[in-house]
Amino acid sequence: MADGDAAGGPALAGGVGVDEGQAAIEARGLSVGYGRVPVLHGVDLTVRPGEVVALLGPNGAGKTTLLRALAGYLRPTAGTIALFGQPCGRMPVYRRCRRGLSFMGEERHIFPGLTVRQSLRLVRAQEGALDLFPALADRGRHRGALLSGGEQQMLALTLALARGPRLLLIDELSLGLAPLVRERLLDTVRATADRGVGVLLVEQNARSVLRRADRAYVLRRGELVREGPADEWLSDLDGLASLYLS
Ligand SMILES: Nc1ncnc2c1ncn2[C@@H]1O[C@H](COP(=O)(O)OP(=O)(O)OP(=O)(O)O)[C@@H](O)[C@H]1O
Repeated sequence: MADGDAAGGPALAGGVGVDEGQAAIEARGLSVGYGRVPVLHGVDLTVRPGEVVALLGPNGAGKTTLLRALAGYLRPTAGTIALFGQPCGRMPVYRRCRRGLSFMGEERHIFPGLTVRQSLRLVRAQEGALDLFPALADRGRHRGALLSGGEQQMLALTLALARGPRLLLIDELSLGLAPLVRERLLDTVRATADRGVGVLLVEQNARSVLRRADRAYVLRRGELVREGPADEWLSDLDGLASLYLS
């Protein structure tokens, strides 16, 4: 196991050991709904190890629904999902987690009654896990519930990384947080991908996420309407905005 590194924080607990040619997750023709109400229509999406993929789109487009379906919380009505090459459409959430998937939903994934240090012990975080966010290191004896929103999200990301994921699905990492905290969190996400983890990220601030992403998909009314390299999207933010509005 590697030691912690200054740029990206502590090494991943479970090691990565990824076949670079294989997708971390691949959805083909994925359709998902709530009851009889369809939301996603035939979505094709791939995230490879080591890349940050942004999932963009207007409110109600189906971004959260897509992440929850990939994580195993919603069962597709059609299509396939493969996790590191293995079909997982009917695989329960806990087995996807065992295969290296980690999902950070919109709610903060922390232990509100435990202190920061107790939380890290619970997930058997490596020594040095708190080096990732110096602001959090100062709060080691504080209970999760009493942390600021930004500190809670730093803790949630630290806990997620301590489990040694190979694929991270993240919904609204920085919602409501100060710009500086958002930038720090997104830098950590980028550094995590640079160590081999695949990342699929829903984020309202398109410019911030595109600066760290390799590729982006735009979802509108349950359909992926465009996909492309992040730097192309960055140089055409007006075009991106028009996709949101049309
Ligand atoms: N639990 C649910 N039951 C029924 N319909 C739902 C449920 N959750 C979401 N929806 C509907 O599914 C559609 C897509 O919602 P979803 O939250 O996936 O979109 P989103 O792109 O993540 O939106 P936002 O950016 O506002 O978070 C919306 O029409 C929403 O009303």
